[in-house]
Amino acid sequence: MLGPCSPAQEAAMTFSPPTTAPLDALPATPDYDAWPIEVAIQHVSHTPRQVEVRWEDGRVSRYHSIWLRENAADDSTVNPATRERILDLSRLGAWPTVSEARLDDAGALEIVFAPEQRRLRFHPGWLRAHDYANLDTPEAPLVPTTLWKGSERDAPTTLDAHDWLSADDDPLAPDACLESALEAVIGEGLVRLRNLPTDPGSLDAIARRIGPPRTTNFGTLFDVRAKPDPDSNAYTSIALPPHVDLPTREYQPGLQLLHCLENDTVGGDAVMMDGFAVAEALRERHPEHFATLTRVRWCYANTARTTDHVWFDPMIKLDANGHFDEVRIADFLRGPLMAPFEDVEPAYAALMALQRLLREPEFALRFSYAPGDMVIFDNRRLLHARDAFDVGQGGRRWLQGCYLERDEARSRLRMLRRAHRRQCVDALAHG
Ligand SMILES: C[N+](C)(C)CCCC[C@H](N)C(=O)O
Ligand SMILES: O=C(O)CCC(=O)C(=O)O
Repeated sequence: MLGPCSPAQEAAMTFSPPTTAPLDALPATPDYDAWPIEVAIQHVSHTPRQVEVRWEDGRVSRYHSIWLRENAADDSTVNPATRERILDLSRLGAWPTVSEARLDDAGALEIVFAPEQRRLRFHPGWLRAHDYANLDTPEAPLVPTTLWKGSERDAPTTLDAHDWLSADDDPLAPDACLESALEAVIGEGLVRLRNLPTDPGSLDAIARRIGPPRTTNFGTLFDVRAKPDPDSNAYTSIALPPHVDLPTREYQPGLQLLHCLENDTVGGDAVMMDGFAVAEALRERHPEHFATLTRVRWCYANTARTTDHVWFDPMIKLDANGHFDEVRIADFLRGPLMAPFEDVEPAYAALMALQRLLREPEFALRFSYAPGDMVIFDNRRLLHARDAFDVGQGGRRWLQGCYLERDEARSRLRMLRRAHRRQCVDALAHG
């Protein structure tokens, strides 16, 4: 019945709810989320600048007074209509300290803050979920990144999406297919959906199940098919080498959707690879080349007849925690390298080491598109390529594509998880 709850939530439901107070006796939370009370507070103690909460399972959490004051959910801290903060800490007059802290009858943490002498209450489920003193990893990822090699799998993670467009559009309605799709896109960088409609333009509604598409000079939806007077190699029938799209922009699109409407040509297989796995192999085999590609800024340029996009960035980018953030690989969109003189030879040596890796068959995953198939992939992580195809025999190949941002996928997945938490809260409330 409530499969989506965590084991602790399941346990909380199977056994007695940790608080018997009615749900509406609990304080608000500073967000729109629902926080099941998996474990109740057993004991509270404090010093002026810290509150210690002991939970019934023995865990001890500590919170700073200033952190608690800023994260209160009352009307002086948060605008109840928007749930955005209105408190300016620097206007409190002094560092907020705790003059009283106790466990109240509803099972919530109640604190009196000086110098305001303001009494504020904290929801135990919210507090437990924001237990920063006991973090394993700061900013735990929504879905852990799994690197993969094409040689280790037969196909992309594939889902039957015949219901995709008939699903409930209430953002709090559960949607198992959408959830699995987003988890695959965020964790593996790629998912394939099958059995979607093949109506031209249906991609717009398909994409909006996740979020609004990002429009570029190629339009909101673009047609990938051989056409006269192409403004992109994608719009011919020639092979395309592994690449990301729009590395010529300061901010490369996070996700790309390619939706197959027609395909009865010979050739034209999709070839995809995990750019993070390739970068990891470069780091292991040639650390000096890896270091060079994370440092030297290449030029990416698309000087078309009516647009002129140019951007300089390293080919491999790590985030503040040293994890892969993006790759920027598209040989046909590189402009002239404009680097310090002494960087030029090391940069090209590193580039060629990467190019050799890209040709190694172990990374590539090859598959063909059937009408009604769609791939969603992380365009700042995966490299996509395609074989040449033959349009000479009257065959047709027509994909429609669009871009979305990674933010949309993450927000949508958080909403689906919020829906699960709300179900758990409701189940607890109704026994
Ligand atoms: C044509 N399509 C939209 C599929 C891809 C565009 C590829 C890259 C583009 N010329 C650039 O400016 O980076
Ligand atoms: O035709 C394909 O399979 C891929 C097209 C492509 O690489 C692109 O649109 O960027």
